[in-house]
Amino acid sequence: MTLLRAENLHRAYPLPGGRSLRAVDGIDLTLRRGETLAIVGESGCGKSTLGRLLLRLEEADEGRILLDGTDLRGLRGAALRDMRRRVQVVFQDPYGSLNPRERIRDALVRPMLLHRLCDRAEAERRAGALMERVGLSPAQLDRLPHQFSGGQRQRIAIARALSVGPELIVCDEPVSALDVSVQAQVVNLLQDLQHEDGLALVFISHDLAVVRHLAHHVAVIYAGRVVEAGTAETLFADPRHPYTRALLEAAPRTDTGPRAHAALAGEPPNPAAPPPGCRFAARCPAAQAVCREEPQPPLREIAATHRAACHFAEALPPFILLDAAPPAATPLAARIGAYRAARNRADAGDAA
Ligand SMILES: Nc1ncnc2c1ncn2[C@@H]1O[C@H](COP(=O)(O)OP(=O)(O)OP(=O)(O)O)[C@@H](O)[C@H]1O
Repeated sequence: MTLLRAENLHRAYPLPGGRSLRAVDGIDLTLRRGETLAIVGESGCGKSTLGRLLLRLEEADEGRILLDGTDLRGLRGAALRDMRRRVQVVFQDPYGSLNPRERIRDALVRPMLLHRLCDRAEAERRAGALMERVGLSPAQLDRLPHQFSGGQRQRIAIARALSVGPELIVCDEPVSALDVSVQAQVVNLLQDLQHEDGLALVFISHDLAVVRHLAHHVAVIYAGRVVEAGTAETLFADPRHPYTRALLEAAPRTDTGPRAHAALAGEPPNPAAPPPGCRFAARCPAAQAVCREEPQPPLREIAATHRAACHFAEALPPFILLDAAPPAATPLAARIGAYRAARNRADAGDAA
C-alpha cells in the first residue's frame, strides 16, 4: 500500500561565512497509494523545499526517497524519466508554469510525446478528453494561457499533470492564488480525480481549512522538522503539539471569509541559527525549562498513527477550539488562554 516513503531527508543552503540554512532538517514521511498527505506549516518552514526534494527538482543532501521501494536519489536515464512520469507536480502559479506563448493543445500533447506514451494523433485525442475531465471544453485547446481565468489555468495544469498517467501528484499551494469561491472547485476536482484514478497527492499548504477537507494524513512542519503527524481526523480533533494547536487557533474557521495566512504571535526561529532546544519553545505557551535545555524531542508515537515531538504531548489539556473567537487576529497567548478558560468551564460543568 505504501507508495512513497521519505526517510531522514536533509537539505541545507550554504550561507556566506561558512554557515548554512537548514531548510529541511531530518524529515520522514509515508504516503499510501490513493491517499492525500498534507504538509502544513507557516511560510518559510521548508514545505516547498521538501516538495522539490520529493520531485527531485533539487537533490537532498542526505536521506532516502522511496517510490514503491526504489530510492529515487539513485535514478538516472530511463529510470529517472519514468519516475518523472509517475510523479507529477502542480504549482501555486499556473501562469508561471505554463508557457505564455504555447497553446494549451501543445502543453498537453508534449508530455505524452516526451514520455513516448502514444503517437501525436492519439495524444491530441487524449488532450481533448483531458480538457473534459478537468471541466473545460476541447474547443478551447487552441487558446493561450492568458485567455483563461486563474482557476481554469490551474485546471489546465492539473490536466497536464494527468496527461502522463502519474501515480502521485505533488501539489504545492495549488489553490492559494485563487479566489476563495474557485478554491473549493479546484479542491473538489483534485478529490474527484483521486477517487477515479487512485492518485496519491502530496498537498503542500499553509491553509488548514483546505487541508481539513481533503487530507487523509497530515504532517505539520516547524522550522524544517515534522512536529506532529497523524490522520487528519486525529490531528484536527486531538492535536498534541502546541504548534499544531496554535495553527488551528489562528486559522480562519469558515469557508466564506477571506483566508488569511495563519497568524501566530512571534516569529519562527532563524533557520540559519535555530535555538538549541525545542525550536517552538520561544513561542510556546506550555514551554518549561526542559524545552529550552534539552534537544528537541524526536517524533514519538502517542497513539496508533499519531506522533508528536513534544515533551508534554500527553500532558496537554484537551483541545477545545472556540468557534466564537474571532479568527486570525488574536495573539497566540490570548487564544491559548481562551481555550484554557473554555476547558476549565467544561471541567467545572463535568464536576457539577
Ligand atoms: N534556493 C534557496 N537558497 C537559499 N535559501 C533558500 C532557498 N530556497 C528556500 N530557502 C530558504 O529555506 C527556508 C525554507 O523555504 P521554503 O520555501 O521551503 O519554505 P515554505 O514553507 O515553502 O515557505 P513559503 O510558504 O513561503 O513558500 C526559508 O528560510 C527559505 O528562505
